[in-house]
Amino acid sequence: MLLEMNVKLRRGNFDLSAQLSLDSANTGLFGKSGAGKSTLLGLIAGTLQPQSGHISLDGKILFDSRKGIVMPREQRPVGAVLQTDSLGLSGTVRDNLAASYQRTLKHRRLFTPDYLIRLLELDQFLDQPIERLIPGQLQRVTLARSLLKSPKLLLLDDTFAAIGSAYRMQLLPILKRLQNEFDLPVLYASQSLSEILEFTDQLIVLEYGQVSRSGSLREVAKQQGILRYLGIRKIDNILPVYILDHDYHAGSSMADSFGLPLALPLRPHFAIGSQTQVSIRASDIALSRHYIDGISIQNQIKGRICALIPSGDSVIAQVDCGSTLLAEITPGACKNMALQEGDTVYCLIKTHAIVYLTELDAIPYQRVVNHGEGYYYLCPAN
Ligand SMILES: Nc1ncnc2c1ncn2[C@@H]1O[C@H](COP(=O)(O)OP(=O)(O)OP(=O)(O)O)[C@@H](O)[C@H]1O
Repeated sequence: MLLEMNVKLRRGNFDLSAQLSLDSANTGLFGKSGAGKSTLLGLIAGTLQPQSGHISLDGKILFDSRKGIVMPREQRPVGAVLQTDSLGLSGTVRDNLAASYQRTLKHRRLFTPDYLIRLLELDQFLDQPIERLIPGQLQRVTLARSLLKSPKLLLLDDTFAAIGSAYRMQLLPILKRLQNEFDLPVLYASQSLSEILEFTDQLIVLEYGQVSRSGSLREVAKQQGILRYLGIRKIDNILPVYILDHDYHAGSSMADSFGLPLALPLRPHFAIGSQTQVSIRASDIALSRHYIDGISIQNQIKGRICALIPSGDSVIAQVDCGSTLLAEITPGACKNMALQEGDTVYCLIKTHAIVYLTELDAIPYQRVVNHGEGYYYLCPAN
């Protein structure tokens, strides 16, 4: 393991009690605001000291309360771009970069100052005193200094948010390359799963100062109750559809999915005959025993109930309509309608409850992820 830590720290009313191991893969540290992400990174970087426990990195002890070892921050083989970091630096940006470069052993140097100056566009303020930089500039300089140190682990605390989205596109590819080409993994703390998933699907989930789960997104997502915390919603029905027509007066595009006729939101840019995919949440499908006249719902799809599956405080009705649709209803509705397996029902779906997957993908922070066992999407608020 690259990093092993098991520490306790009380900060005001907040208790952090974290045990975790990191191998040399890029990892996302996910948690809601106040979960303790910055605190945890500060403990690894050495800006904070635990009350008890131990931290070791690449076989070196950074902290051990029993042995009385506290490695000073400057000596830790850690690069860190933290949110609240009064670096206490003086001199110009240029001086600071040069000093970081000089301090790194020649054979360990991964980057040159010139390369990072170009990459992070530091040339505009190279000769400015560091204390006059605005926060976004300071973060870029801190990142450059951290990389010049050629650390064993790079800690980033919500750096995309702090550094500004303009640098996101430059930074993402380099963050991805650090691990593969330079053997330098990144531990990236964020409240945004979308941001983390931009460059890794390995997660450590922090809740109330404790590591609640860790592993790949796929492993983590299997655990009860975690999807909501992560801001992921399951997309219950994914259907391939063929576009048949665009009805401008009705405001819908007509489509076919395995023989099911569907009215979708109007999207004339899809060519007639083209194929795309739509998603329908199971909770957006209502069931009726009869075809209903005089209702605004445009999709009434006839089918047969193949299974009624109790699921928490819901019942999932699996309806065979040619293809299978999953509808989520309450146990009360199921009882009132006296639904039985084998019954004929109509699945009622509003046109605007049908979402084109291509559009989910196109909206930033609202992406579809496929775990192999189903499709999920990241909630926009995430
Ligand atoms: N300087 C401090 N003094 C006392 N308590 C603090 C201090 N900084 C943070 N805390 C406490 O530690 C808790 C965790 O804070 P921390 O900044 O580590 O959370 P976070 O997950 O990084 O949140 P965010 O995503 O909002 O940055 C906070 O809720 C707060 O109660």
